[in-house]
Amino acid sequence: MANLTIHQLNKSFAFEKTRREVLKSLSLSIKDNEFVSVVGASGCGKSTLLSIIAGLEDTDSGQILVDDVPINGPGLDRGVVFQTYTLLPWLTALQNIEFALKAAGYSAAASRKVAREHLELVKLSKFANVYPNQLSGGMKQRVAIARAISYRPKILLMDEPFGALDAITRYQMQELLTKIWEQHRLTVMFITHDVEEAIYLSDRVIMLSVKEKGIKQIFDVNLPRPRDKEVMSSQAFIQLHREILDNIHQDIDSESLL
Ligand SMILES: Nc1ncnc2c1ncn2[C@@H]1O[C@H](COP(=O)(O)OP(=O)(O)OP(=O)(O)O)[C@@H](O)[C@H]1O
Repeated sequence: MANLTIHQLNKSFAFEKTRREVLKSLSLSIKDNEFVSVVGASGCGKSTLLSIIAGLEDTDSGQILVDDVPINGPGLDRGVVFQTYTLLPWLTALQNIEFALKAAGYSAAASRKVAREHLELVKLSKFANVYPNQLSGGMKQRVAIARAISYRPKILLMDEPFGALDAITRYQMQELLTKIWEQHRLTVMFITHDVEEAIYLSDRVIMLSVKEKGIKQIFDVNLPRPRDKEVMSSQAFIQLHREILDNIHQDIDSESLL
C-alpha cells in the first residue's frame, strides 16, 4: 500500500516585501502503484510540490499523507531522484548506495548485499568500484535510482530525472524506470517538461497552472501497457499530446517571460 494524499496544500515564498503564492488549496490523491507525471509551464510550482512531498520544504498549510499518515519531514517511505547528479563524489557507485542503506538502518553486511543487488538491477555491477566522475550522466542517474529505491520506499519522487540526458539514453532510462516500477510496484510522481515523456510513462498526467496556482487539469492516459515507442504514433497519443500542450501554452502568461 502506498497511497499519497495531498490535502488543501498552500505554499508561498517571501517575495520583496510581500509573499508570492505558488500553490493554492491544492488537493490530489495518487493511488497505490500509480505512475503520475506532473507537467506545466516554468514556475508553476512542480519542484516546489515535489520538495514538499519529499519533506524538504515546509508548507504554509495543508497536509501530505502517505497511507493516511501525515508526513513530518523526509522519510524512508519516500525516495527522491533529482535532475542534477546528487551522488557523493568521494564514494564509489556501490558505496553511494551502501551509504543510503546504512543511514536507513541496515547493517554493514546487509548494506553491501542490497547495494550490490540494486547495482545489478540497473545493470551497473561492473562499475561498482568506479567513482561518479568516471560515470556518464545516464550511469549516474542509474546509480541515483538504485540508491533511491534500495531501502524500499513506497513512493518514488523524481524531479526531471532524465532532463540532462541525450535522447537515446533518455529512452533507455524510460524503459528501465518502467521495468523497475512494474517489478517493485512503486507509486511514482515524475516531474518533466517533456509532455511526450509524461504521457508515455504515466497513468495520469497532472497539469499545474501558473495562473491558477494549482492543478488546472488531470489527464487520464488510456493507452494499453506494456507500451513501446510505437504508441507515440497512435491517434490517441497524438491527440492527448496536443491537448496537454495547448493547455500549457494557454497558461503561459507572456508578461512573465519578459
Ligand atoms: N526558495 C524559494 N524562494 C523564493 N521563491 C521560490 C523558491 N523556490 C521556488 N520559488 C518560486 O516559486 C515558483 C515555483 O517554482 P518551482 O521551482 O516550483 O517551479 P517549477 O514549475 O518547478 O519550474 P521549472 O519548470 O522552471 O523548474 C517560482 O516563481 C519560483 O521563483
